[in-house]
Amino acid sequence: MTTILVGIIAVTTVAWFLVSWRWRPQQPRLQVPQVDVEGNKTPQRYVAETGNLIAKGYRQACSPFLAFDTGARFNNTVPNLSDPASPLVLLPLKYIDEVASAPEDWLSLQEYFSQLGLVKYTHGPPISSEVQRVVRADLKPALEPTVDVDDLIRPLEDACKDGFGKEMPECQEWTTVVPFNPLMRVFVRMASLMLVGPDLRDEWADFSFEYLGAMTRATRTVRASYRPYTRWLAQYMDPDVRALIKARRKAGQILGPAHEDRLAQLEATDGDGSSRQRRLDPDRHRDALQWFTEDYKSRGVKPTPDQIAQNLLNLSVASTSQDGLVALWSLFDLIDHPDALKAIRDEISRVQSRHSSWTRQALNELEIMDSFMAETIRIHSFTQTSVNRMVMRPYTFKDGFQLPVGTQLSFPTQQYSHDPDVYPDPRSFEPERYLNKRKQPDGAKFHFASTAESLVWGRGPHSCPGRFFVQDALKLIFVHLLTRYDFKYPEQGKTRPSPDMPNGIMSAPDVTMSVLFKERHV
Ligand code: HEM
Repeated sequence: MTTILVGIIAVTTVAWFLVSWRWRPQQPRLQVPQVDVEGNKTPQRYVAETGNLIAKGYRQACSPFLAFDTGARFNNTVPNLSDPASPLVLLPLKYIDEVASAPEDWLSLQEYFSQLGLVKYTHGPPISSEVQRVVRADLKPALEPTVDVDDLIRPLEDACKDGFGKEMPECQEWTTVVPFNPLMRVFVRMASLMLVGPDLRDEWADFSFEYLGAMTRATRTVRASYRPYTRWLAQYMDPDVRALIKARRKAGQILGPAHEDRLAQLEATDGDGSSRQRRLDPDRHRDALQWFTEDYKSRGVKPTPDQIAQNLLNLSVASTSQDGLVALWSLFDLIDHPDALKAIRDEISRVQSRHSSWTRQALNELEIMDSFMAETIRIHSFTQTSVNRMVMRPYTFKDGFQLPVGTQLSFPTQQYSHDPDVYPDPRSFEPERYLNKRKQPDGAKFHFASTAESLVWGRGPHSCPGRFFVQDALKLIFVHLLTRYDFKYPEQGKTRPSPDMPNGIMSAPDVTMSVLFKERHV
């Protein structure tokens, strides 16, 4: 019996070896220069020095270069902590249009982000095909600047005011506030309106804070405490991952009844159910919960509350994680540039005097503010890389350059934003840089949410569908902040926030820094 068992195991092993090694289709080998690193090559180096290492490669090579290598091979360079099984190759801009338009099953954004967030192990929300379909069919068209979105702007302004009422302390006298929390939480309340509508707005926003905390903890624990081959165990035994799974169930309980109501309404009123007819319906809910409900119905699929929840959670995470940071960076930059702050306040008064309320048109007229925000994200730019993809099938570019399966590829956002050939005097913060660019013949492409030049929002069909929302929401937040408060750094101790803090490919301002606020009486 034992002999038969050993025989079966031996035959299976040999067969597996042959299939997976000998008969695997020939893959191109990764042949790119790598960033040479002196000193230690530890994961800690990845966390602290990603930017410096990418900068070195950017200076050395005008061609693709290997920035971080797999755990198995990293003899000469630093391991790719975001996915130790994949090397990360940085590409020059000449490849960007090809990458941006490549199909998902060749160069996958979904797979890149699933691996980055370890969603297979944490059960966090992936960017699913439903999410990609709905953001393209409904979210993007609903927010695009050419569309009259005033029925979204007014409730957004209410959510902003309510949010500040709930999240900011009274500031009759100079009051110390750590502004990151109120800014992030106001943003989340505004995003929740767009995601689930006014009735669920506050419940979903409160839940989103909880969920984001649970997701951050679960991802951190799995990455730090489990080896790649034991990570599948975390869903059964790790308290942080169990907590995330529980939170996901709670999301389904919050959204399930509203989804059923929406479905019943659709069934009662949908007529031929065409998207044109739906768009013209004045009573249609204009939020992502509605768009997902319609998407499933049009495909004849009855989703579980959990499916609805995962899709909404994905959008919540996408819209929560970075918005507070950009608001905080802008606030610090405003304090650092008092002349620009005054110019923006004057601009707000001028635009307000022309409009009876804030509309998309009125927000578009805030051009100095728009230029200031664009300069903030150029200088700080959130992440070192953008247009990130995982190679799913051996990929050959038009010029013959090849990337094998399992390679991660990205473009160096931060280096590009600080390249003197693209932006003269790139390290200096020039509030009117984009305002001046807008005076050029092709000026229309230099606004905050434009993808024509900046890499911050990605490129092509996958470029961030939420960027027009971020643009409107930030403007409403700063209209409120600048008209309602004066603010300055605390008089003693710190006067400026510390430099941006690197954390792998991401970076963040000092979120613990406090600022003094005082209500204005003008
Ligand atoms: C400051 C805030 C934000 C930044 C910096 C940001 C940045 C990005 C970037 C760089 C991409 C990848 C683009 C590419 O690879 O070409 C992306 C994709 C995406 N973003 Fe955003 N985003 C932000 C806010 C939002 C918001 C508010 C939402 C939700 C409403 C959102 C939803 C998404 C989704 C769903 C995708 C995937 C699109 C697809 O796969 O087709 N993002 N974002």
